[in-house]
Amino acid sequence: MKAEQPARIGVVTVSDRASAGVYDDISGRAIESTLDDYLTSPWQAFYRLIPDEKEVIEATLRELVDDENCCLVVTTGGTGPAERDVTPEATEAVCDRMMPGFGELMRAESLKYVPTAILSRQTAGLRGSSLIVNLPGKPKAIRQCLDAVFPAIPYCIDLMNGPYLECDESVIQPFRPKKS
Ligand SMILES: Nc1ncnc2c1ncn2[C@@H]1O[C@H](COP(=O)(O)OP(=O)(O)OP(=O)(O)O)[C@@H](O)[C@H]1O
Ligand SMILES: Nc1nc2c(c(=O)[nH]1)N[C@H]1C(S)=C(S)[C@@H](COP(=O)(O)O)O[C@H]1N2
Repeated sequence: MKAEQPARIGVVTVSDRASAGVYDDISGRAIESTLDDYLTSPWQAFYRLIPDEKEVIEATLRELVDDENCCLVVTTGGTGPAERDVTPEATEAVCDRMMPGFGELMRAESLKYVPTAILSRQTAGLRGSSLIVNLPGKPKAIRQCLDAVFPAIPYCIDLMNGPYLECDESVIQPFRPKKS
């Protein structure tokens, strides 16, 4: 029997200062450790640490989806109102279709923690058969946002014929509607 191939998941930190080595990339590591907590099926991270440059973000997202065949790409940073925050624009530029429910739910959930949740323009979209999801840059936002939207992600990937993601149900409960 053929061994199960690990699911390929992109983790992209968009931060001028983390990419310049001014601070450690805690948020990118938090995405990896959160996914490790959730997933019981094998997966492999494709990690990139880049500055807030729209062309660089777009090229990185295209590379992870088109060349590395990632079924999911999670970004952190660059979603706010500052001039250099352009991750949502880069995401929209590379996606065929947007998934606005992700941003709506993450903002609503984040509002339970910080009144500035609405300052994030985080979004999500589909490029080919890959889902791209934006998270804010703050390390604490990673788990708060992923806990909210991850239950819908395995089924979204199923619908695009991606790998079957299995989760530790004591940590996160993916929802897959039953076939009638
Ligand atoms: N990848 C990260 N790792 C650790 N801390 C981060 C990271 N990204 C952001 N932070 C923290 O959250 C704060 C706000 O993040 P924000 O994304 O707004 O940064 P920024 O002001 O745009 O600067 P930069 O792009 O250089 O990270 C930062 O000042 C930093 O303390
Ligand atoms: N869960 C959560 N969401 C959050 C935050 C946070 O601390 N936790 N910070 C907010 C703030 S202060 C900003 S400016 C925006 C955008 O952050 P970014 O530019 O780092 O992506 O995310 C918002 N969303």
